[in-house]
Amino acid sequence: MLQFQNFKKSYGNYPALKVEDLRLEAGIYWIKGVNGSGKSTLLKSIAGILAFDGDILLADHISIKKQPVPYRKLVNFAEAEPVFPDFLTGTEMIALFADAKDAPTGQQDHYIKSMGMQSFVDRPVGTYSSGMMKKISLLLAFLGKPKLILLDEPLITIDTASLAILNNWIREKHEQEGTSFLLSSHQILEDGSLPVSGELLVEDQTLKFIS
Ligand SMILES: Nc1ncnc2c1ncn2[C@@H]1O[C@H](COP(=O)(O)OP(=O)(O)OP(=O)(O)O)[C@@H](O)[C@H]1O
Repeated sequence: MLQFQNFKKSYGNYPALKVEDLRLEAGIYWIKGVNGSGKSTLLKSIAGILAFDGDILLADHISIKKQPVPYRKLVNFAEAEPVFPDFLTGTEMIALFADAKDAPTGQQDHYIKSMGMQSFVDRPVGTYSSGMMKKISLLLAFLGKPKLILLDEPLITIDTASLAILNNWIREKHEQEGTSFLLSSHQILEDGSLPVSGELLVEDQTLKFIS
């Protein structure tokens, strides 16, 4: 599903993360690591937001460097602390993302309804609470038909009921469309509610498959 080839990310002189050669099969993975270990650096690099040396391939042949447009249509990302233009409404953000990701018409309706977002989705995002903002950003990451969804700290700021709904979204997308997930979190859910394939550890400026 995902392959790193001589991946190296530095911030100036600081060598933040290096992954020489690692191949991940399709599945759902938790990414672990202490504060500052490089989890967000890893996810932003895979999402195509940060420049880096080397290459990342999706499905064995779609290179983030050589086929950036098809790659980006197939890899979706929700940031740990999302920031959107204050004046746009949730509905307008959804329309923008749905267009960019070639989402099927009306795909968002299921997500809006199941997470109870009808009451605020038409308001400008500048008026949202942090939990509302998180829910919109999670919804945006599910639009289209991605092969891979990256969720950076998806559990922060959402309430317990929404957490169970997010688990359902992940399970559905994985089972029905074969979408893989990389989830970073400090509060790993060990309750068996997700069919997790493995855990990855970011440590000593590298990424290791641990189970
Ligand atoms: N824009 C930047 N410029 C310089 N250094 C950075 C930048 N972004 C991150 N770093 C450094 O890279 C390292 C990894 O940071 P990163 O944000 O990826 O860690 P993290 O594992 O996501 O941390 P946390 O769990 O605290 O969110 C840290 O040492 C951090 O200081």
